[in-house]
Amino acid sequence: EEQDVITALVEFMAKLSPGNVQRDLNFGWNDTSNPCTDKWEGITCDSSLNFVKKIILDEYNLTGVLDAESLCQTSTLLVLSLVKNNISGELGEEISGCKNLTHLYLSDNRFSGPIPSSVSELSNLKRFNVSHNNFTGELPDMSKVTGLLSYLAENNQFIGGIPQLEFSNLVEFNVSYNNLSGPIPDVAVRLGNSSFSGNPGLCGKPLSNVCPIVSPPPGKGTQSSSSQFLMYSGYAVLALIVVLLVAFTVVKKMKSKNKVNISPREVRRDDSDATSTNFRNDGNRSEFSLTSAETGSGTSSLVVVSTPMVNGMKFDDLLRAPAELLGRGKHGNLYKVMPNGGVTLVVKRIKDWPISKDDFKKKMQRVGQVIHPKVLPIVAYYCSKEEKLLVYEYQRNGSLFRILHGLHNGQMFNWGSRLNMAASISEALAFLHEELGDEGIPHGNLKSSNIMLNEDMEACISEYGLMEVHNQTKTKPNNVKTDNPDVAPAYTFKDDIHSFGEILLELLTGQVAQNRGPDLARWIHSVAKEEWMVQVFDKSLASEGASEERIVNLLQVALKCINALPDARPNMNQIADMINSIKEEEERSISC
Ligand SMILES: Nc1ncnc2c1ncn2[C@@H]1O[C@H](COP(=O)(O)OP(=O)(O)OP(=O)(O)O)[C@@H](O)[C@H]1O
Repeated sequence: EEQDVITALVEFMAKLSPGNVQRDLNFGWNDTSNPCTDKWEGITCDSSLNFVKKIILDEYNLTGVLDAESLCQTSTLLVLSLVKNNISGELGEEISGCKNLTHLYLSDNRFSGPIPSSVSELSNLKRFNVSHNNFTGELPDMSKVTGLLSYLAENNQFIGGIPQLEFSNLVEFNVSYNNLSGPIPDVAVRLGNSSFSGNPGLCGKPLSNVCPIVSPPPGKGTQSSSSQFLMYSGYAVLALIVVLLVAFTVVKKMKSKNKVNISPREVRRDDSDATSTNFRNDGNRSEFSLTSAETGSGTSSLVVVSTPMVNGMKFDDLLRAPAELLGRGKHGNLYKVMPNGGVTLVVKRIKDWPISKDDFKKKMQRVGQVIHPKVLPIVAYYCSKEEKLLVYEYQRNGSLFRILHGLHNGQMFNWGSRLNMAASISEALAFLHEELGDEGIPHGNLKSSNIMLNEDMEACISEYGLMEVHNQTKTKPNNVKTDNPDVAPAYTFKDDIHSFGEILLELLTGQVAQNRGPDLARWIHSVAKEEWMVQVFDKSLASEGASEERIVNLLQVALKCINALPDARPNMNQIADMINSIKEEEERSISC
């Protein structure tokens, strides 16, 4: 079998280099030698010299065609780079046989014809560069290649529209100077003008030519009046349908807006015995009661945990205030509530939490005692049979997710801020895990959208204590299963550490880690193994000249956190220490 691979590789080179151009003796690429042990030119093998990993033949004056069928007999191939040669002809559909390919560089050649759709089967591909060739046809749809980082196809003769891609994950994208047409997808706007220029048919941001508003095709002079009548009545019916649809949507929105206003009536439905509203202030802890205080039966109240923020505010003020839906999260909807003249709040309306009123109250009291500058405190909570509300102060600087992914006024997020952010979160988590002793409960839903930025742009962990946990201790193994099938798996401290590792990766790479944690980690591992580490990191870090050594040190911490074996992950105190020493080194280097 090994000999078959060698024969196929020799065949591949024969087609690339027709006429048997004389190469020097060390060139290899012949039937009588071995690509790994005899070190064929341009070939890199694994460390035990068992199989071929890379073929890099840039600027070798290759003039033939690419025989993908022969090449892909080497199924172990990760990297193919044939940049700056004179290779012509088409890229064969057999390229999909190179299943493990992570890097495909064919730029600066004379390739022609369409790119075969089979390239979309190269599911491990990270970098795809076919720029500066004569490729025609449509751009390949790589939407299923989820780990793709580069998509470079500029200076060809591609036609058609921009394909669907995971634009938020792409580090490089360029399709300029082709014959593309149609609108640029909204998600691609952040990529900038130079990614799209030189395509007269493309329109929409970031280009300056606005997309034309699609209008009905003009009637032809030869059309009979009856067909014109049919056409116009068709438009009229269409317009009527549109009007009806709009009216329907508006009515629906108004209905749901009513729901957004967390109306007192709605809440009181659960409390038929509610007859009065009182505000009792008891030092630090105040209670807003919706119950019949006189009868004292069936208490159900909004408990204000931290008074200064909502001092003097009536529960009714909160309930009647205009509200705006911020998101529909895993635990329920989140509303921004703006009480008249008061501080802006957010209210989380928790759905389907099978917890008794008493247990909820106990839990919130426990969470209310967790006071740390980097943990967003609960301002108040409310609990009735069907309704559980949590109130926080609105954070106008948004979340770490927003700032990392450029949704925060395009503000840049430099290395120093990222390192500080990592240190702050680790410090707060160490407090939650270690300092609270037996009171400590895991967060259970750590992610960048739950890290808020306070007034001073410092990290603040939100939604602590919301996740359901089942009487666990710090030593329990990961994802403890309970005998009760209705009970969700418990979250452990080690799960929090894994999630923190994903946040570190998100800080380092600028890639959305959420929902693709294991994939992202696998990707980092594979690139780290390839010793192409620098390519992993958010390119804005490289451009600001951040220290590669400290970036790599932080990556090492992240990799420890995402270790597949929960017990092998360090604890939060150890992690906070590691990050603090990286931070100290950074500070020392700045002061030197
Ligand atoms: N206190 C706050 N102030 C301002 N924005 C907030 C606050 N809390 C959350 N947000 C933002 O509101 C949006 C919606 O939050 P929500 O909690 O519904 O979504 P989520 O974090 O994706 O879901 P979940 O936490 O339930 O899994 C997110 O962008 C989040 O960052």
